[in-house]
Amino acid sequence: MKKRAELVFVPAPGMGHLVPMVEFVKHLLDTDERLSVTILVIKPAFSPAVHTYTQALDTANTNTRIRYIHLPHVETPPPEQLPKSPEKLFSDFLESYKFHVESAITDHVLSSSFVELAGLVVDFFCSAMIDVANKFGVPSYIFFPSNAAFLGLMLYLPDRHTQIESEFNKSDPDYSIPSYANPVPACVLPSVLVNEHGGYTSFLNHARRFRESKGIIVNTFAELESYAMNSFSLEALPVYTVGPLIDLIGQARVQSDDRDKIMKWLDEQPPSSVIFLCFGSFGSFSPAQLVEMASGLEQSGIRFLWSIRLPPQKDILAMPSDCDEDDYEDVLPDGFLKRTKGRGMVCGWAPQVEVLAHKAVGGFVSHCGWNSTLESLWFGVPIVTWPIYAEQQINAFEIVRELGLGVELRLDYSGNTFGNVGDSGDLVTAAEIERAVRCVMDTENVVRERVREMGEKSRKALVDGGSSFASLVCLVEDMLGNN
Ligand SMILES: O=c1ccn([C@@H]2O[C@H](COP(=O)(O)OP(=O)(O)O[C@H]3O[C@H](CO)[C@@H](O)[C@H](O)[C@H]3O)[C@@H](O)[C@H]2O)c(=O)[nH]1
Repeated sequence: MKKRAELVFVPAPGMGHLVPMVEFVKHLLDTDERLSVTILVIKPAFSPAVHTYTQALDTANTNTRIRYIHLPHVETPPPEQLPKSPEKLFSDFLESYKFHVESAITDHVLSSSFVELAGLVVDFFCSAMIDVANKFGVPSYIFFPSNAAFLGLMLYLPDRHTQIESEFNKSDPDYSIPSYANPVPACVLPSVLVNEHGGYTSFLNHARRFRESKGIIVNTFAELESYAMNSFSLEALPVYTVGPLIDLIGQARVQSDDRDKIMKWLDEQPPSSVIFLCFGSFGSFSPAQLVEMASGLEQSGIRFLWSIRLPPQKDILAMPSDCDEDDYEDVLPDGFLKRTKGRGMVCGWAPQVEVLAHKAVGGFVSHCGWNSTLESLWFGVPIVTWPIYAEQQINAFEIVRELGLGVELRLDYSGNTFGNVGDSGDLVTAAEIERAVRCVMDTENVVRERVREMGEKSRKALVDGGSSFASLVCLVEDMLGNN
């Protein structure tokens, strides 16, 4: 019997990384039945939602060609020994799993007489796992869950570093970066590239390692980011566009107590009348900012669904937490919930994909995480940009200035760490929020039509004859050694 080609996936344990990777696995297996996949699950040090998601995936898995292996837990150093940069912390944490990844492959894949190890696919934060692939003499591929333009910035880092051996500077004039059509203001660069607490060097090292891989798999589609994709034309490394990778049903498995209440409330609202506010895995705001948001929403008179999460304590490993009813009363202006009763709803973790799919939702105030961006495009819901952390500022810049697919609230708003927002003193005022919300909900707004058209293109990209479908076929050929 001919052995199956087995790919081992190493995801990063964050919803924004894991969900698109699992979705990619499903597309990959649908493309070629000679493939099978083992996903090595790293228990997150930070995110309970990820833990629930992976447990649920595992129990609900009916595909005999996907197998989940949960790796043993690795202790993180005590808080006082942790690096200051969250990105370096995350990269170091993942690198500490190298030994377990190697053992899992030896014990579960190489020991099988039915499969042959064909390669490793690793999240970009796990670039250190390329060493494991090299040890076994198989190719590695980088999985990049963000966009092609940001990938271009990553690939530009090593080239730039040979000329300017230091991090970027926020007071510099605009930068010319090959994957962006317009000059990029320094204020929208990811803070990891600006503040050297080990984060810049860690990203530089990831980017250097990308070129040791056999190709980069990016969660986008050619029609959306044609400029960025063209900027790779001289790049020796193949870049495969396989998106949008959206989990249209699975995320419902992440139980949210509020889910039924939210969906019932949306069912009662008129079409395209509700603005949805949600800020990803780590997005949270200071009490002062929440007051401005509440006032802006109240003054706008527009119906709203608002996912609120409280800032974590000053601990780099802490996550923002969901609120209970009393917490909302404590953090929102006096009487706000009473005055907006019926036309507004607040909740904790939201079933975002289901919400964006609902006909009552007409706009989305988002932190511009790339998955949220692709989900909103898919359902034709225009975004108001409120970036907070990671690469979200440069995503907001791309959405508004490069692609014309969003309404600008802020491009350069920034939280200090993951979700520890508000200390910087940068407050978005109620008036700004009211203006942006009214603007995006205006049915005459040209952005709405552009988003709808791009949403249609996103769906076409994935089906037979579409750009991402074709790219995936090329990738599979490469993985099976037919190129
Ligand atoms: O209340 C919530 C909040 C989030 N989500 C889902 O969680 C995912 C969030 O992903 P994303 O929008 O990409 O944000 P992050 O979780 O913050 O993702 C990280 O990873 C992304 C991909 O690399 C980056 O673009 C982000 O900046 C980075 O913070 C999406 O699928 C959402 O639908 C929910 O379902 N409910």
